[in-house]
Amino acid sequence: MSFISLALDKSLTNAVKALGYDEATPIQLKAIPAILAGKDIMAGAQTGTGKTAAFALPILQKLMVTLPENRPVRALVLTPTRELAQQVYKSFVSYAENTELNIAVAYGGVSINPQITALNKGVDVLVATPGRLLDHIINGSLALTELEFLVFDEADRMLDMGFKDEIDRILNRVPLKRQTLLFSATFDDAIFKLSKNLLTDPELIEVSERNAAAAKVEQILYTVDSDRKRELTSFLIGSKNWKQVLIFTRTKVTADALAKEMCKDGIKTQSIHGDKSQGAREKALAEFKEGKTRALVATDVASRGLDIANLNYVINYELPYIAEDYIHRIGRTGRAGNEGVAVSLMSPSEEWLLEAVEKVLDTRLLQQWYPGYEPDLTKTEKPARKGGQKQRDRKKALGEHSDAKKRSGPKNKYTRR
Ligand SMILES: Nc1ncnc2c1ncn2[C@@H]1O[C@H](COP(=O)(O)OP(=O)(O)OP(=O)(O)O)[C@@H](O)[C@H]1O
Repeated sequence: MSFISLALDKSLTNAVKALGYDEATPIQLKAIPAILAGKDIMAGAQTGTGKTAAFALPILQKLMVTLPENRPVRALVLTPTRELAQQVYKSFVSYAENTELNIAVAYGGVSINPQITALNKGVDVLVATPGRLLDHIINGSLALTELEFLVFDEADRMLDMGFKDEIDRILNRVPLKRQTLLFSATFDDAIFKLSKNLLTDPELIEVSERNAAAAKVEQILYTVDSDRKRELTSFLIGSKNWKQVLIFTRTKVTADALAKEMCKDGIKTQSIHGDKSQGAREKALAEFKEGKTRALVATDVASRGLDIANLNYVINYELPYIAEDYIHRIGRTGRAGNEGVAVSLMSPSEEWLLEAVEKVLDTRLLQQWYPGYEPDLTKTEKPARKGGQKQRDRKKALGEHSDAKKRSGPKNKYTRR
């Protein structure tokens, strides 16, 4: 179905045409009319199916009708990571190319001053991470009193306990009369509960089975002893001549150690996680995108939303503590109709994590052994830490922890509408 049927302004349809979008995706076909009709929505669709344009285009369409003189922020998009904020910002800029609308981005780990300068000039759409957004509110560089649209991208991650304090404080500052949009590829029960307080008479839009993995990603699962995972990772990349591989670990320490070892194996590798400076994070991601590095080892800071063109391979070096993250991690490949391969390396100690992943996916994954890397069944491995990663650690891993202590302000429950 073409974008024409969505009754979008020509300035917007021309912009998406220039980006090579010929047809609207199923989530775009359903979400765009609902948002244009003024509805609050909770929208779920698989990774890589164009959810960003599904909320950006109707918001731009509605905002471009009037341009208030002082240009207050009228649309706010919240994302869980700085890299995703940057990416969503760039998408908005390209979709708004032929309009007069001003778009800005605000995230932590970089100087606040250029962001203040941009905000002072007047901004129609602001994309932000919660921590830096609060800094701007507290500093007085931003008011959200004229807000018309509030979007939670990766809504389940945004509303989880790790971000609860920040979200509570932000909700305290936005008008009750607004349109609220929740988007993600995964929704759990908690988000349905929280959404009740956030959304008014919402429309639930789901274009695939809930929590479905991207259809075009081939999922392969190898059981392998943990002390042989590094060797198998380098062997797979080298022997199969994979050019660009994103590898996920659970911890920052493992990410750094693995990247170092892989470099010794002759595979140019960098790591990205929440303990690196923002400059180092952005450089590592940029060099990976440009093909300057062959492998990028990441914590879940890179599991959500990132759109890396032509990425064909994802390796789960360790299964995630949060089962939903498996869907997001493997969804970095197989995007926009392309095919991808996701290989998970599971040590015998991680079987309980696989069970959780299979429960979320509602499907069993075939356990295989890679020839020459069969696990030593006479060995017993201590189970990977039970009980999951602590909420505090999760936020820390995303790199949103550092400024949090400095902030003050009233706490409240989610504002009821
Ligand atoms: N209608 C379209 N036709 C072709 N490509 C599209 C279309 N809409 C979006 N895309 C492209 O598809 C890719 C994925 O889009 P996007 O990042 O919005 O996916 P997503 O659903 O938000 O994924 P995730 O769940 O991982 O965040 C992007 O490269 C985007 O430019």
